[in-house]
Amino acid sequence: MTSSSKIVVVYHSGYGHTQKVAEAVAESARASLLKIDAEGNLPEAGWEQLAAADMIVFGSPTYMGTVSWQFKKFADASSKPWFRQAWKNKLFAGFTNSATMNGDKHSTLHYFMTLAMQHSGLWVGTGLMPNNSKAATRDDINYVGSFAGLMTVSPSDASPEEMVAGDIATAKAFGGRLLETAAHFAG
Ligand SMILES: Cc1cc2nc3c(=O)[nH]c(=O)nc-3n(C[C@H](O)[C@H](O)[C@H](O)COP(=O)(O)O)c2cc1C
Repeated sequence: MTSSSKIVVVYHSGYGHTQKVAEAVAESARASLLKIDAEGNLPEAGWEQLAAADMIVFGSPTYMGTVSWQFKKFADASSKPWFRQAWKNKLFAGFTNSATMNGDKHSTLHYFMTLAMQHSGLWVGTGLMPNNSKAATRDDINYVGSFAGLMTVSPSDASPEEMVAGDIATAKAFGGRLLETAAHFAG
């Protein structure tokens, strides 16, 4: 990545699990973290940070088969830059965490993709092959097996500290993919 490329991870997390994923993605993508708060608002200067980004990465837990209401409030508020198509041709990507292995996570990723398309952005998937052999384990990279965006799973009774190591490693691999993609388009 050129030093001028800016990646911003904008995410909501109700109970801290998605936050762990956001931190792992941001670490390897060398991205800034922008947290949507419990009221669905960004911190001061958040919108300016997004305006200056080369890549915007969306993150939300999957609640009732889609993004949290706080993330949706942020998405609706993004109608302001949408009117001016201010995010046109930025790169976009996304991730979601939920309790069930499937849990309708793809609906959440699909919502992120739709939002990115409304902003006339360019979507970046995981670029990670799934680990789906008989020998594969939960600790393998992309065991959950998503191309559209990062999917991670935390059992309903697991604390954020108990995130599966393979999922955190997958989040880091995904972040690396985002860093490389940003460099490719910057370069
Ligand atoms: C209101 C609500 C709805 C949920 N809906 C789903 C769902 O549709 N699918 C699923 O697999 N898990 C669902 N879950 C479980 C969460 O996705 C899971 O606990 C996740 O780790 C929460 O992430 P967070 O700690 O970042 O908020 C739901 C949890 C809540 C509180």
